[in-house]
Amino acid sequence: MPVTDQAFVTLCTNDIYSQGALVLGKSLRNHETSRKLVVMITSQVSGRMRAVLGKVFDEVLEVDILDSADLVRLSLLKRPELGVTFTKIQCWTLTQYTKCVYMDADTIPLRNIDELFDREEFSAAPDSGWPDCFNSGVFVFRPSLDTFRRLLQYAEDNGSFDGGDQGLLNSFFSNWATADISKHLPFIYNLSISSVYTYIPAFKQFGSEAKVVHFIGTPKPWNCKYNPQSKWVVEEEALNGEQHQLFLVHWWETYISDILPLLTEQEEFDGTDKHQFGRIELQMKSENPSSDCSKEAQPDNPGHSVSSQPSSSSGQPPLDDSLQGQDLLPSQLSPQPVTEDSFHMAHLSKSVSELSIQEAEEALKMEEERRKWEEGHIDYMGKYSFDNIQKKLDRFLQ
Ligand SMILES: O=c1ccn([C@@H]2O[C@H](COP(=O)(O)OP(=O)(O)O[C@H]3O[C@H](CO)[C@@H](O)[C@H](O)[C@H]3O)[C@@H](O)[C@H]2O)c(=O)[nH]1
Ligand SMILES: [Mn+2]
Repeated sequence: MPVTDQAFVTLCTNDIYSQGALVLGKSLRNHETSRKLVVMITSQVSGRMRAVLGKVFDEVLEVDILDSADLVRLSLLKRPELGVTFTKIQCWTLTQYTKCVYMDADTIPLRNIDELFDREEFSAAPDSGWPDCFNSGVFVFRPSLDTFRRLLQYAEDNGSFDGGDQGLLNSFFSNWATADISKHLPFIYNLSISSVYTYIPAFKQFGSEAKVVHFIGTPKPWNCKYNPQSKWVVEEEALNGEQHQLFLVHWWETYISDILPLLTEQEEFDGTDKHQFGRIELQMKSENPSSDCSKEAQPDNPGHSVSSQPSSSSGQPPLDDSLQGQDLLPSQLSPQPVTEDSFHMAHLSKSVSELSIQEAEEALKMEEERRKWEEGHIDYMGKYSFDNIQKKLDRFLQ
């Protein structure tokens, strides 16, 4: 039975974090939540993205940006961008709901987690960096304008010890660590990806029970490059543990099978760049997987069955023994129609077999421009105006 006065709530202040929110929202739906889904956005989220968010979430609500602007403390975290996470506390204004579960846009549920609504405010899981603090990526709360006002006042008077919402909320709900054990969510409801490395035996023992994975810190899944043929994520930093890979692969597979089609649909509806995402997938399928990245990412434990090879005939992504049988990796690449447009992809100078969201979009923009140029639709008033060409020539001839 749907429960209409309770909701999962997330936040995205730009189109990049929106990709995470979409994967989160769709995953909650895939696991058949009975609760409403709400996403708080700010003014920078584009119209196109708002429309796509509206396909996944019951409510897309614009809120004001609140920024701690505390660069000194945020620099200690090495995350100067996290001041905007103060925006999160506006979730307490959602008084159309009696109880909510807030989840960061960089979390992904692996199964149904509606039982979290049995908990009371303020419930959260320990932070893996300092377990007497909770992590503010997943928490149970009761919307209340009074609490919201008190939080704002607290922020104004005391700031946040880490410059982000987590420091603020930990100081505000300061008895969390000692007062009531029922408000300590088990760690499996907010499994920080970093703990996979810091306590490997515990992960081996309990990891298969994980319910929510949190891609805390950097890089986020959407900043990694994904090779859909080898089903492997290439990371800049050498963080490639096999379990970490499994979760990143799961995020990307959900993105490709459940979110890209929604984005494509929206492009078609807007009448812009038909089939652009479809074309990326086609091209990826016809390319050889990057053997380098598979090699880099070889798991160091031969006892486990994670494969870095191209997917088997069953098309199943690699599964760790301990996670076999869980409803963990359900999605597959959705087949796209072969369109005339797909041939244009061959002209892209950069291989898109390893895909990053930004790169893919940039490559597509260049491709579109080239095509327009070839078709004689040249932007003589803008980019290719005489003035701009003159400036380029001047720079070249300097
Ligand atoms: O530019 C941004 C940055 C963050 N967010 C939202 O805020 C959340 C928190 O930011 P995130 O980058 O996920 O932070 P973490 O790496 O998870 O770092 C920790 O520190 C943050 C600041 O205190 C807390 O918000 C997190 O819950 C905590 O896990 C994101 O998931 C988004 O929902 C945006 O929408 N836009
Ligand atoms: Mn987070």
